[in-house]
Amino acid sequence: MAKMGKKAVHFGAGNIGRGFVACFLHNSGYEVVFADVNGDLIDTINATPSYRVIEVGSEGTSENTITNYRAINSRTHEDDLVDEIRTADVVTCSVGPNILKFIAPVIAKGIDARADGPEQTPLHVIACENAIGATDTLAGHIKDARNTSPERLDSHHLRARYANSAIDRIVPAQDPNAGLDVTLEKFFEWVVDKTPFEDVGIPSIDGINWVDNLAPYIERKLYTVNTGHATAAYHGYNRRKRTVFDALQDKQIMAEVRGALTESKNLLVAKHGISEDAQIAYMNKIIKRIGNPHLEDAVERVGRAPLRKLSRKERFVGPAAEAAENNMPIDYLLDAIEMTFRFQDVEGDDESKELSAIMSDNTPEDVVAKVCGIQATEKIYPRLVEVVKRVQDDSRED
Ligand SMILES: NC(=O)C1=CN([C@@H]2O[C@H](COP(=O)(O)OP(=O)(O)OC[C@H]3O[C@@H](n4cnc5c(N)ncnc54)[C@H](O)[C@@H]3O)[C@@H](O)[C@H]2O)C=CC1
Ligand SMILES: O=P(O)(O)OC[C@H]1O[C@](O)(CO)[C@@H](O)[C@@H]1O
Repeated sequence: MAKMGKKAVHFGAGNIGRGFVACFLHNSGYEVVFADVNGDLIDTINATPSYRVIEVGSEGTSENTITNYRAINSRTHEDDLVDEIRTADVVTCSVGPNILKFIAPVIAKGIDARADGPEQTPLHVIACENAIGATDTLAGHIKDARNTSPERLDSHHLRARYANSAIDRIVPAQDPNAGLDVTLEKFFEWVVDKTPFEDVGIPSIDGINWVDNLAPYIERKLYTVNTGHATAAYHGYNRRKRTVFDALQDKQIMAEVRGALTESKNLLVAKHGISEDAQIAYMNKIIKRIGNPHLEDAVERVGRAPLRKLSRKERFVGPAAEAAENNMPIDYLLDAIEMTFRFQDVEGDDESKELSAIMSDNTPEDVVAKVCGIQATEKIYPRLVEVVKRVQDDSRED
């Protein structure tokens, strides 16, 4: 039974938004106001008094029913949304890391409209994206002079506080006939840095693991769950597999996934002092999770946005560049990077089309600098250039 009284504004009423974040907020007593730009989705949310979050796995199926929500179109009803943010307790988002700059202006207006005296606790802002420091990125856009007047910055902390998070739950694309219902895996992890909220009160959201130092959690998550999942997806895509489950039935793909995860494990163990045994157990658990036969997870969904996934701080280049600097092996990570560079012109994926144009119009050296953000002085550089050159040569032969 939900407790009542608090309000959260959540940007992005998609899979993670409805299936994970809003579900936890609802179960913790928050009314959830979704902000999205998809008009049909907004109408459906406002016309549907409840939806189900259905957890599936080898242990069976269980359900949560979500109620007490509304939705606002952030494109057409900005003033209403500003008012909701002015009076909210929490703002969360799961829109994709590249969209944060677009949601920042309205959040800035809502924050600016809040009282900054003792009568109102600062708004708690938590971005729930697969990216290191996503809340910091969002805060940077909000505090940009175009969105918040520089004279208001000194007192901004009285109106808003920002905490980074790591969010982990596999939510595949949903059956188009399922309405608002979301089917997802049972496992979840939502870890949030508590330090920015300590003097003003930590929001009570059941299920969050509040920590003092988020860095090891987020790197471990991104460089294990997302590295493994994306490795399976890109190898699977290039071998014409339909789902991640199908991909993992292929022994060679499974060996690539294990290889990439072993290479990232070496780095994580050395860097964060995680025990080797614990990281191997975590790796095995992740391989089991991504191979969940109950989730119909298409390789195209997991591989979506290859330019983001090939960028410097992301799941492949991030661990590979650091491992290379420390003279650790990176052959499997490079294989996965190569498969990602081959994820071009995929139906419905704009970044895969952009990648294809970048590969046609640039030298391998320029691709590595532009896409991966790697400089010629870094140890990984010549190996990445080799990978890009191979993919370009193969495309020219086709
Ligand atoms: N699906 C998953 O398994 C997981 C996803 N994530 C992260 O969560 C984020 C969202 O992923 P999904 O929920 O899978 O994507 P999704 O595509 O299902 O949902 C994204 C939602 O954001 C909305 N949106 C786009 N632009 C917007 C804007 N300017 N203002 C407001 N809403 C906007 C879209 O209309 C859509 O409803 C991504 O950063 C992803 O990396 C993190 C962990 C797991
Ligand atoms: O947009 P991205 O980075 O692929 O995020 C979604 C991914 O996050 C994960 O759910 C892991 O938490 C992956 O399973 C999923 O593919």
